[in-house]
Amino acid sequence: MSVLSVEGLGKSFSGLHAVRDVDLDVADQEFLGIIGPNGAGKTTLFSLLSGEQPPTSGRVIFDGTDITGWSADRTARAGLVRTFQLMRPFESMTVLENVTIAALSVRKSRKDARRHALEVLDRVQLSDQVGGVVSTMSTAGLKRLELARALAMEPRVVLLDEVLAGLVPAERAPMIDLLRSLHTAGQTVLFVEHIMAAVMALSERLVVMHEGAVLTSGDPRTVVEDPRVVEAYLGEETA
Ligand SMILES: Nc1ncnc2c1ncn2[C@@H]1O[C@H](COP(=O)(O)OP(=O)(O)OP(=O)(O)O)[C@@H](O)[C@H]1O
Repeated sequence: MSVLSVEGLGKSFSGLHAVRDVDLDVADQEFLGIIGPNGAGKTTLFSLLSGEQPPTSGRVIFDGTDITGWSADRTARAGLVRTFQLMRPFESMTVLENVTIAALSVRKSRKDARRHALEVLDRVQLSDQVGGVVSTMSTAGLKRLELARALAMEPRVVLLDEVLAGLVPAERAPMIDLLRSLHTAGQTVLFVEHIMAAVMALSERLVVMHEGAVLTSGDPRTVVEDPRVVEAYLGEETA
């Protein structure tokens, strides 16, 4: 059964069709990769799903409810939560405070939220940095923190926007392992990623976007060999 359905979703910016007529069904516990060349509309699609931006056309059905036009806060509280490519932690706060604030959306007391935040930080292997101030963290630490803040909200579906970007190759394998553990735990995930090793290691199904539209989707190995996909990427550097 679909936990998330997108019907005819579109977004125009003064005539530019950043996202056009996208249909998508995401199954419960699916790990779905979204790829496409620069400017294909991937981040805009996430913004439409998460309520950061209203669509120009189409509908988003989440867990049986039409959430089209809901604010980002309301969407996140309903269980559809995203991370950002350009991360947005509270710089002057500690790692634990950042995750506790996110956890407060699903826990009534500060004490419960703090306990839940500590559990999530353990899951993302940041337990040794709970008291650290965010402004001094490495990119790899910040990526885990961004993930922790999303997971602390106990999302039914999490949208991960380039969680491997900026990591050096040695840091990628542990992050891929961490994402795989989310999958094993039954978390439904949509992720946008340019690093193809991660895309191929993690995706159960792959959606390719090009010029705002879905070019094709299906089994990852079949999809990446599709001549239309190869052509869409011509002239792009792939990681
Ligand atoms: N707020 C905006 N105003 C005008 N144009 C926008 C806006 N946001 C995105 N666009 C345009 O929409 C198109 C899709 O952009 P988007 O960032 O969604 O692509 P993307 O696939 O995420 O790209 P990348 O892989 O480089 O992050 C691009 O042409 C972009 O310039």
